Amino acid sequence: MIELKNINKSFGELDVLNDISIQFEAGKTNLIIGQSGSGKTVLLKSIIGLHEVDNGHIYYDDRDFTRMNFSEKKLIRKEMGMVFQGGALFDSMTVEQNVLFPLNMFSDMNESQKMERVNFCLNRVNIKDANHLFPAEISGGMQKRVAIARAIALNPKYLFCDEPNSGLDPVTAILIDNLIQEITKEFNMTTIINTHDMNSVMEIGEKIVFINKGHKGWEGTKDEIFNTDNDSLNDFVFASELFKKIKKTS
Ligand SMILES: Nc1ncnc2c1ncn2[C@@H]1O[C@H](COP(=O)(O)OP(=O)(O)OP(=O)(O)O)[C@@H](O)[C@H]1O
Repeated sequence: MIELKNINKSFGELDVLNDISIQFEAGKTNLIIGQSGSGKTVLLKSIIGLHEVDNGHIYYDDRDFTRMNFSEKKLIRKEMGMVFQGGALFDSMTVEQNVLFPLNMFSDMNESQKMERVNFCLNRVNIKDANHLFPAEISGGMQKRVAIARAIALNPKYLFCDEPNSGLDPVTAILIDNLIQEITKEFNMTTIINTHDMNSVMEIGEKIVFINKGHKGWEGTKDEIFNTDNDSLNDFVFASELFKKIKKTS
């Protein structure tokens, strides 16, 4: 579980996150939704320590991340996997080298153990016979799969995904969403996903947090999202084409 207590973050005069408290649950796909500019990316970067929060606490299974020194934070980072927007694979490395990278950096496995792990992870995301291809030689959906394989290489307890299906066609996007949900359950990870995509909310949103202008606007499940009387959330949800159609037919 990851717990945020009263997080604030500003850049100069701009207050981006205001008094945010959330519990993200283990074994679940926790989704952060909200309009562009609402603060989702700053929130995700704060949780993983790329931004230092001004005040408040971030707990990783009762370990207070905000109070840790550099080397303690480094240990927790080994327990984190990340899938960045656009996949963010290293273009000059092959598929295999991309997945090998975190193992070379952070594990003390020998060469054959590392290769075994690389192949296990690639196999888990259904990538076959592509070890020696470069990212430019594979499809966008495959690139996301490789990014997920790289993210789980170190067997993380926590998985962070920033818009993991951006730029994908709707069918591939659903496959990637489902893959993230499956591995979340399989490895009992606490997964946090930033998304604009209401399809993702309906497909894999077990816990949903709505960020509205830097505040926690709402939290609940995908079933509750239909019946909320929160005006800002309704404006956000029913601006999506999918939900406009659902509303019309209900
Ligand atoms: N490093 C930074 N320095 C100053 N302001 C920043 C910085 N990073 C983000 N901001 C500001 O914080 C606000 C929230 O940005 P953020 O990127 O978190 O939004 P978002 O909800 O992720 O949007 P999107 O969905 O478009 O990615 C914006 O006003 C943005 O300009």
